[in-house]
Amino acid sequence: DQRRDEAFAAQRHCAPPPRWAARWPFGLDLLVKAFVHARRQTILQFFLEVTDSSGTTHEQSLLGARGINTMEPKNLEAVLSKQFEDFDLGLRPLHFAPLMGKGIFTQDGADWKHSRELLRPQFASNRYQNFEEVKDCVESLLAQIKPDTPIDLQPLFFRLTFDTTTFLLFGETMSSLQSSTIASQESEFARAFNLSQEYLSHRGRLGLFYWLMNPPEFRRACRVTHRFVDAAVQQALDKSSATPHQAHDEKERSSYVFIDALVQQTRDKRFLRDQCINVLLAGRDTTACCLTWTIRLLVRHPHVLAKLRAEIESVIEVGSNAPHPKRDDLRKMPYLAIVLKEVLRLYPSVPVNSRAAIRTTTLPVGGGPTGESPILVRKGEAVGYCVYAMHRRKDLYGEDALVFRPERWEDDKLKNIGYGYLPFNGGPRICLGQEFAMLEAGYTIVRMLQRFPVMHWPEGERVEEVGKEKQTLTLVVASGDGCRVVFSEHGK
Ligand code: HEM
Repeated sequence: DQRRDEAFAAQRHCAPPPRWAARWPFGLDLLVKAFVHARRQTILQFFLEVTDSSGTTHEQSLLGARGINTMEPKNLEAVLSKQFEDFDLGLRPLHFAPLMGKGIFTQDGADWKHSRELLRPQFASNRYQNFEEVKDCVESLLAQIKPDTPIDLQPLFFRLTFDTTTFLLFGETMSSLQSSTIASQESEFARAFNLSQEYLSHRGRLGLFYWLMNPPEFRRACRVTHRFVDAAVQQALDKSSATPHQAHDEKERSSYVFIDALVQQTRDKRFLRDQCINVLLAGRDTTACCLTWTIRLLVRHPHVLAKLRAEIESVIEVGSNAPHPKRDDLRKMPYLAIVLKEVLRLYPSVPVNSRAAIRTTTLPVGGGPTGESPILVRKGEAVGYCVYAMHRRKDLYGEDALVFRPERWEDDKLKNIGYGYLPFNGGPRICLGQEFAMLEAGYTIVRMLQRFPVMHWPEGERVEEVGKEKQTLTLVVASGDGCRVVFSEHGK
């Protein structure tokens, strides 16, 4: 095999990339460092350090497994799009199995295609119900904000996106599905779902040794999450046997509920649970983190906040009686769009990701002394990429790459950034919920700024440089210090 690989590499003029700067055998020093950083809630700072010391494309060798890490747009375009057929999700299905089973996030090949086709109709742009539901959920969130009182928005954002995603899945929010006991059940669910994801990310870092990380606490958290989703699945099954295949009215006929489409295919409870958990994970945490970082950045950058508020005022009104924005109003807010774009540059919700080669192949750049030669990736090797680090590259974004400056997207300078900007991934597995997520996030931010003319951080709040704050990394990056703000109804 080795000789065949060498011939393959020579034929394609491959040259090896630099090795990462590990000092102990098996890369153990870096693994230990990663765990220390994770405990301090600064794991992404560690990834930045590795990129700085080892280069934007380097070879890693962790616990005996060789792989490539790359933060190079050309290479990512190859992995995710041009050479899509050469790669799959690698060990992810095994790492994620106890919580997620088999769903769109953990499948490859024909199974993945099938899941994607089932889900796609949910996001067709004419599905207005999705937007109507977001509106109601945002009003419930606003109702929980007491003026002039510090509030941590991060858990509220998770609740909001939990409700909107369960609406996509089940045609109703989980709160209305389980109205009487929702308060206690949801927090138990949220705790379990968050904890089990933390374990998934630890398992991911252990690579082939993922099975070492399977303590009772993790198994319990998975069970609680499953119980919760199973109850909603059972309700959909009961409903569908009561009214098989028939939509009740016009409104229902024009809507598409994911679970109903699934129930037409199978009544296998395990299959239904897995598919639903996968979408719940995709939709809840990503958008909640985007909202959290948006508000954190806005309160720390008052000039951006003021400019955004001025745009909202010029398109619709602000104030407690202002009309609620329609989709068309949001489309007329270009500054809002680039604020969100810039937030997802600095805090891409899925900051670290990877694929694995299913056959021996090459990546276009990163090898040899100039870094311009192709590099060999052997069958089974992982290609890791940290979008968070790539989005902070000064050679791609300029000297002020670490600064929150939405205006950088205004001129043409970044128009060829291509795979150098990758918050939603690219190629055939590009995020299905992108449009929905931006609508949801945009609407939520506009309603908050309309409703409250003043927003600032509470007294005693830590205000660090962008990127130096505490972060919690599961599959997504959330704020380790929450999102504490104070809203006021009257201007200062
Ligand atoms: C700001 C919000 C969001 C961000 C930044 C985001 C980002 C991403 C990323 C990076 C992936 C690729 C994962 C991978 O292949 O490894 C992805 C996939 C996906 N996203 Fe999103 N997402 C967001 C919101 C949503 C929402 C609201 C939904 C649906 C409710 C959603 C549904 C999906 C699905 C189903 C996939 C899997 C696609 C596939 O593998 O074919 N996303 N998203």
